[in-house]
Formats: sequence, C-alpha cells, structure tokens
Amino acid sequence: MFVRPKIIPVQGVCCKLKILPITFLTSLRTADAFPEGEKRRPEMPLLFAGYFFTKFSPTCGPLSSPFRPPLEYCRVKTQRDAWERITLRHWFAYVGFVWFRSIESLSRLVMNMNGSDLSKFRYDKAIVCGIPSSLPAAAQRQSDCLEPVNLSKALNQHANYVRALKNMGLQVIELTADEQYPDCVFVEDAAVVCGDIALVCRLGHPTRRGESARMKTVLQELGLSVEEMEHPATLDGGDVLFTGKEFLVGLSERTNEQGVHILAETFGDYPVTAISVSNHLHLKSLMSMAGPDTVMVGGSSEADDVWNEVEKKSEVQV
Ligand SMILES: CN(C)C(=N)NCCC[C@H](N)C(=O)O
Repeated sequence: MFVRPKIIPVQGVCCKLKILPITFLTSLRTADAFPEGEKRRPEMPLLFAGYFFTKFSPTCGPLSSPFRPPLEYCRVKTQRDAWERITLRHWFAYVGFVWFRSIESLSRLVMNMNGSDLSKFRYDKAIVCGIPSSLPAAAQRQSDCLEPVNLSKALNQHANYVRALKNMGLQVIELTADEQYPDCVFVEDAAVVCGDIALVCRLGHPTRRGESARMKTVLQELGLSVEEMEHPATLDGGDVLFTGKEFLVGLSERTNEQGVHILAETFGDYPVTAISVSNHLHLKSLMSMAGPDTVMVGGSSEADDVWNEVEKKSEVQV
C-alpha cells in the first residue's frame, strides 16, 4: 500500500518528464518505512515533488511550499528501512550516471535537492578508548537487575568495532583503557565535535567527570578549537543528536539546561533544541541518525513520546 502522489501541474516540459517516475518511486519507499497501522504521510511524495519543481523549473517555486511536510526528517524503525531509504539515493545516483555520465554531479544535485549536505557526516578520524577491567564491577548501570557485563565478550566486540572503523579508512586514535574510570570506553560522552570545534563536556555523573581531561588534550593535539564546559553545566555526548541541520539535545538526568545553553553558544551556526528524556539514560538511547535526514527511532512508547516532541520542536520545519 502506498499513497498515490498528487501531481501538481507544472510549467516546463523538461521538468514534467523527469518528475513522474521519481515521484512514484519515492511514494512507494516512504510508505514502506511506516509499518501497517502507523500514520501515513501522504505529504512525503509531495515534498520530493516540491523539491524537483523548485530545482528544475524556475517558474514553479511558489507551488512547492504549501506541500512541504512539517518535519524534514524521515523516521525509520529498522536498519532495513533505513537501508531502503538510502538505496533510493543510490538509485538517483545510478540514473544520474546514465543521464549525466557523472555520478558526482548528480549525487551533488540530489544532496542539494534534499537539503542534506553529506559532507557534515564525512569523517576521517575516530577516537576510541579501550575497555578497563574495572567496567563489569564498577561502571554505572541504569538498574541493578541488568545482566552482568561479560568482559571477554565486550573486549571481542570492541576489537571488531575498531577493526570496522579502520576498514572504513578512518584514522583511529586509540586511547588506552583507564582503570580509574570504569565507563571510559563510552568516549562519545566526553566531548561533542562538529566541524573544527570541540566542546569538552562536564559529564553528568560525578564518577565520570575525570574522563574529560584526557579527551581535552587529545582534541587539542588534533588541532581543533577546544571549548570547555564549566560548573554548573552538565552534558553527556550521548544526549546530543546532530542531524546535519540542527542539534537535538536530551534534557536528562545527565544533561541540564545550562549544558544545552553552552552547547548552543559553542555551535552558534546551528539551531539547538532541547528534548525531555526520562526513564532512559540519554536521547541517543532512544534514537540515532541512520543516514542523511533519516532518524532511527526505537519501538518503545518512551521512544514514541520523545519522537513526538522532536516533531513538535525541531527547528527544521517549514
Ligand atoms: C548513547 N550511549 C550509549 C552513550 N553515549 N553512553 C552510555 C554510557 C553508559 C555508562 N555506563 C554511563 O552510565 O555513563
């Protein structure tokens, strides 16, 4: 089942020819991403149509605006949905190869068309930290009844993770495990990096605050412009979801309003929106980016509530 796109009359022959098959395919894929019973978004095909209209025909710009959806991100529930949505872009790129004899030029066009600048997600370095043997006994847990951490399994998973990062061509900066800090493996909490700016966090849990000092030195050595958060602000990187267009920041047990405020000051080029998170550790325990403009959201009712708040508050709305 999918929602049949409404084709808006448009001036310009070349525009009409290119738009039809692409709009059709888009509507099919969009409907796939929303399981039976979930609210359909008939406006999505129109969004794509709208972009084609504005990009291909100078005469039809104003037509596109009333049909834009309230939020530019697409919510997916599984990796398969995310993959399908992203393959759609590859399909565009393939068509581009045939039409333009240059994948580069069309993929650039597709990115502009969707307003997503993929360069914001193109990384060349990754920082990781080893797992200390103190983790199973002393790391913070959300509940005492959780299954104990299996250290050898964790070490094995971590080694695979580092290998995967290296295979992607990233330069991997490997920090040694610090036994003083049982949670030090979760490096993403200690700093937020965007472009050439790094914000060293004051972590929300007092047992983790000391992790920031080493991270600060590493980021400075990488030549980034480093800012540091001070008392009373707290923020864990796990609460920070960068979509490429804005920051969504969980207000949680670990991240307070002052922390959100400092993040907004530090990364002034982007809108920053606070989202309430309760019953879960971080915003990114509930959702994460799965591709350009594609957010993977958990299936729990808490994840639904938090996503609803994102829909209401996100700055990337028209
Ligand atoms: C989104 N995630 C998973 C994170 N960014 N960090 C998890 C930190 C877990 C650690 N035991 C703690 O309680 O701090």
